[in-house]
Amino acid sequence: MEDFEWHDPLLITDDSSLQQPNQTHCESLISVMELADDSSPTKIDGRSVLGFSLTSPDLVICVGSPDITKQRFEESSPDFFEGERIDVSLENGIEGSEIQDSFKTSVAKTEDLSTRVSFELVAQQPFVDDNLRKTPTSESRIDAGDEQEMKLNFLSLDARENIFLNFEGVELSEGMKSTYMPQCEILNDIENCSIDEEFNNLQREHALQKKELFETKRAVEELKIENEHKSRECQEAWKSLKELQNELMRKSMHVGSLAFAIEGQVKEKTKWFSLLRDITRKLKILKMDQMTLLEEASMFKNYLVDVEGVGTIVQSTMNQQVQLHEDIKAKFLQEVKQKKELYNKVLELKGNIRVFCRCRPLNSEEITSGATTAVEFEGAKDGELTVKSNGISKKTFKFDAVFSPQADQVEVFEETAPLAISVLDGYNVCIFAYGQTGSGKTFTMEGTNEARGVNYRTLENLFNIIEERKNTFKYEVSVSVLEVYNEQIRDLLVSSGSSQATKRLEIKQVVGEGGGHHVPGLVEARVNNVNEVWEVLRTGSNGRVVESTNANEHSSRSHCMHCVMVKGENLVNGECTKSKLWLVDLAGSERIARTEVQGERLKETQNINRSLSALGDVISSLATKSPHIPFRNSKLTHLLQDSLGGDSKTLMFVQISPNENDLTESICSLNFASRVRGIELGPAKKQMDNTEILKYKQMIEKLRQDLKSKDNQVKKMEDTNYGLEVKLKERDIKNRNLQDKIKELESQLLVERKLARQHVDSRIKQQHVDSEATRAPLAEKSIEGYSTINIDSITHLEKENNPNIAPQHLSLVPKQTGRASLCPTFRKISTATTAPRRNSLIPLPTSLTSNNKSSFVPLNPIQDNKSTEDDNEARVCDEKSKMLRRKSIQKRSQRVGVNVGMEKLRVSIGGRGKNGQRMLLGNARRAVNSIKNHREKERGWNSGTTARTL
Ligand SMILES: Nc1ncnc2c1ncn2[C@@H]1O[C@H](COP(=O)(O)OP(=O)(O)OP(=O)(O)O)[C@@H](O)[C@H]1O
Repeated sequence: MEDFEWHDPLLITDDSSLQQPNQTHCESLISVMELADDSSPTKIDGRSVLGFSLTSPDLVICVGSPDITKQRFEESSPDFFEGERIDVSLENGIEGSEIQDSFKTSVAKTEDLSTRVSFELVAQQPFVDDNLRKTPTSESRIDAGDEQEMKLNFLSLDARENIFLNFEGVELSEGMKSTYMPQCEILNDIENCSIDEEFNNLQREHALQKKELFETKRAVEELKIENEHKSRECQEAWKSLKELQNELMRKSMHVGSLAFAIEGQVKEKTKWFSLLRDITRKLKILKMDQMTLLEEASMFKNYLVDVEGVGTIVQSTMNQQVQLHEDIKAKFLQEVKQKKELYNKVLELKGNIRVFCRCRPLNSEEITSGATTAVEFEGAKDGELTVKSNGISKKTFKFDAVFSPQADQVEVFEETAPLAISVLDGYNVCIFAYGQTGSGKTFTMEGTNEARGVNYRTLENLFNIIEERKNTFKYEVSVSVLEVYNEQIRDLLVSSGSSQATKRLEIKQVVGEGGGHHVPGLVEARVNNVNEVWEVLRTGSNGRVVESTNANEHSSRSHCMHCVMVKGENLVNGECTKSKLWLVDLAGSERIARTEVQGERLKETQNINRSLSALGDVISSLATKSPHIPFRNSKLTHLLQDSLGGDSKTLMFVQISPNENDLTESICSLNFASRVRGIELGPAKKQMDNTEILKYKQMIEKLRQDLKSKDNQVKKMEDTNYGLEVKLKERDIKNRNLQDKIKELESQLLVERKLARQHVDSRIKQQHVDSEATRAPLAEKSIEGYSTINIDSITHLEKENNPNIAPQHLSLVPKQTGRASLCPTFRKISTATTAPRRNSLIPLPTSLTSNNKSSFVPLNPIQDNKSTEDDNEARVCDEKSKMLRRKSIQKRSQRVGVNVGMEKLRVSIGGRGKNGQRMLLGNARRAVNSIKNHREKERGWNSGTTARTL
C-alpha cells in the first residue's frame, strides 16, 4: 500500500436500478459512495469518490449523472484529466448514464519524476462467507490506464451501513428490494454475533492502520520533499545543460566563423598561388620566347654574316664571271666582226652587185621546131658564156656565175644563199631576175612545187639560220607581196574582192635617220616558219597578173616583188638590225614589134619596158657614179631604191633563152647585165636599228633600279637587325623587372603566411582559454548515461600546435575535465595519425615538392607596355582581390549567422589537425559532415589534412 497513491478519482454507481436517476437520487448515491476518509490520498476535495453498482459486481465510473460534471473532476483532480482521453461508460447500461460527454483526461507524463502507480485494496478481515464473497458486489475491477488495477474484495461495514441507511430514503425498486434486502438481513445476523469482537479488532486494526498511514504519509511527505529537491536539482542541471548548450553553440558559431575566415584566407592563398602559377607559366613562356628570339637573333646574325660572306663571294664570282663573259663576248664579237668583215670583204671582192646568168633549156616546142642553141657554156665554170650565131662564136660574156640549162635550182641557190644571208646580218639585199619573156625568170625566182626557186629557198634558209642563231639572236620576219602593174602598186596579199585591194598604194620615205622607203598600208605577213612562208608565197603568186603571150603561155605582165623584212636583235650585245630583202621577178622584156601586141597588151608592154628602162638608167647612173640616181622614174626603181644603192647588196639573175631565134633579145639582156655587173656599189652599210640604243639605255636603267632595290633590301635588313637587338634589350629589362617583382611577391607571401599562421594560432588559443574560463561548474558532475567528456580534443589541440611533442609525452598531459556533452548521439570523430603534419595553413599542391618550391614565383601579369602600366595593373589586381576577400568573408559570416538551429547546427572546433574534429548535433550530423568534407575538398587541402578531418 505504500507504493501507490491515489491519483485517479473513481466514481462507482449502479446502473441497473437507476433507470432514470434524478438529481436527488444521484446526489444521494454519490454522497453514499463518497468515502470520507482522511487517510485516503484521494484528490477530489480530500475525499475518495468510490462506488459500486447495485446490480453488478463491476465497479464503474458514473458519468451519466448531470451532477457529476466534468468540471468537478477537472477542478478536483487536474492531473487525472491531463493526458490521454479516457472514455468511461456504464457497463450494464444505466439509462441516462451513457457517455454524453467525453472526458479528455491527461495522464501525467512526467516520465522522469512521476511514478506510475497501481494499487489494490485488500480487505482487512473478511467478514463474509465465500458465497457472499462471490457475490457480484464483492469484487469490482477498475481499469485506469495500463498499470492501474484495483480490486475491491471487501466493503467495510460502515460503508454497507451507510449504503443501506442511505437507501432508506430512496424509493427502491421491487427488484432491488428482493435482491438486497435478504442479504442485508443475513449480514445483520452475522454481525450481531461477532460485531463487538470484530469491532474491537477493527478499531485496533484501524488504529494500527492509522498509525501506519500516518507513517506512510510522513514517508510520502519526506519522499515528496526529496522529490522536490531532486526536481530542483534536475531543473538546475537542466538549466546548466541549457547554458552549456548555448555556450557550446556560441563557441561553435565562433569557431565556425574562424573556420570560414581561415577558409577564405586559404582560398585567397589558393587564388594567389594560381595567379603565381599563371605568372610563372607566362614567365616561362616569355623566357622560352626570349630564348627563341635570342636563338633567332643569333641565327639571323650568323645568317647575315653568312649572307654577307656569300654575297661577297657571289659578287666576286659574278664579277669574275661578268669579266669572263665580257672577255668572251668581246672575243666573240670580235670574231663575229672579223668574220663579217671577212665575209663582206669576200662579197666586196665579189662585188656588192653581182650578176648571175642562167639559161633555160629548150622547151619541147623549140625542140620540135628544130631550134638550135646559140649559147655555149664551155666557160660556164669561170662565169663565161659565149653567144654563137650560125655556128660561129660571136661574143663572150663574163658574169659572176653562169648556169647552163642543166643547172638545177639547188645549184643556183647555193650561189645565191651567201648574199641572201646578209639580210640577217642587217644588210639590205635585192635579188631580181631580168630577161626576156619566157626565159625562165619566174622559174628561177618562184620555181615549181617540185623545184622551188630562190624565194622559197632563201626564206627557208633564213629560218634555218634563225634557228641556228636563236641563242644569240632574235629575229622577226614578215613578208609583203606586191606587184607593179602599169606603174601601179598592188598588194597581192589582199584578196581582190576587198576594199583594200582597190586602195591606191604609194611609196613613202621614212622620216628619220634611216630614211628608208616603205609603202603605207601594205600587208606585212608575219611568218614564223617555212610553211607560213610557202602559204604567203602561194597567195601572192595566185594574185599576180598573168597573161598568155606568143613567147610564154603564162607570161607575167607585172613586176612581182617580195619584200622580206627582218628585225634582228643580238642577244649578246643587244644590237638590233632592221633590213629588207627584195626578191623581184621582173616582167619580161620583149620587143613590141616582134610580139605585135596591141591595145591593153601594148600598154602593159610599154609600161614594162619603161620601168625596165628606168631600172637600166638607175643602174647606168650607179655605174657612172652619177650624182643623181633616177630611182623615182618608175615605181620599180623607186621601191628598190634602198636595195640598189651603195649601202646594199644586189644580185641580178639575167635569164636568157638558148634558142637561136631569141639571140637578139639574149644579147640585149646580156649586155644589160654586163653593164650592171660593171657597177661598183662600194662597201655595203649595215642597217642598224635605232631602238638598239634605247634598249641599251633601258638595260642601264634596269640595272640601276636593281642596284637601288638591293641597296634598299640591305638597308631594311640592317634596320630589322637593329630592331631585333632593341627588342632583345627591352625583353632583358622586362625579365629583370619581373624577377624583382617575383622576389618581392615571394617575400610578401612569406610575411602573409606568418601572419595568417599567427592569427589562426592566437584565435585557437583564445578560444581554448575562453572555453576553459566559461566552463559551467555543474558540468563537472557527470550525469550518468548522458555525458561524454571530450578531453582528446584538448590533447589534440596541444599536439597540433606542438607537432614535436612525442606521443608518450601526450599521455602525460593531464586530461582536462569539464567539457561535457549531454547529447547521447555524440561520438568522437577519430583522427588520422598517419597523415603528415605541417605548420602552415597554406594549401600545398599535391605535386609540389620541396625541391621545386622556388618555381612558385609570384608575378604580376606581364604586359608589353611600360613598367608603370604593369605596376598600375598590379595595384588594380590587388584592390580587386581585397574586395573579393571582403565580400567572401561577409557572405560566410551571413551563412554562419543563419545556421544556428539545433537541426542544422554544426560544431566545428578548429580547422587544423586533430583539433579540427567536428562534433555534430542532432540529425544534421551526416549532412553537415558531407558538406564539410565537400568544402574541405574545395579548399584543396592535402590528403593528410583531409584524412585528419575525416
Ligand atoms: N631552167 C629551166 N629549166 C626547165 N624549164 C625552164 C627553165 N627555165 C624556164 N623554164 C620553163 O620555161 C617556161 C617559161 O618560163 P618562165 O615562165 O619562168 O619565163 P618568164 O621569163 O617568167 O616569162 P614571163 O616573163 O613571160 O613571165 C616555163 O614553162 C618554165 O617551166
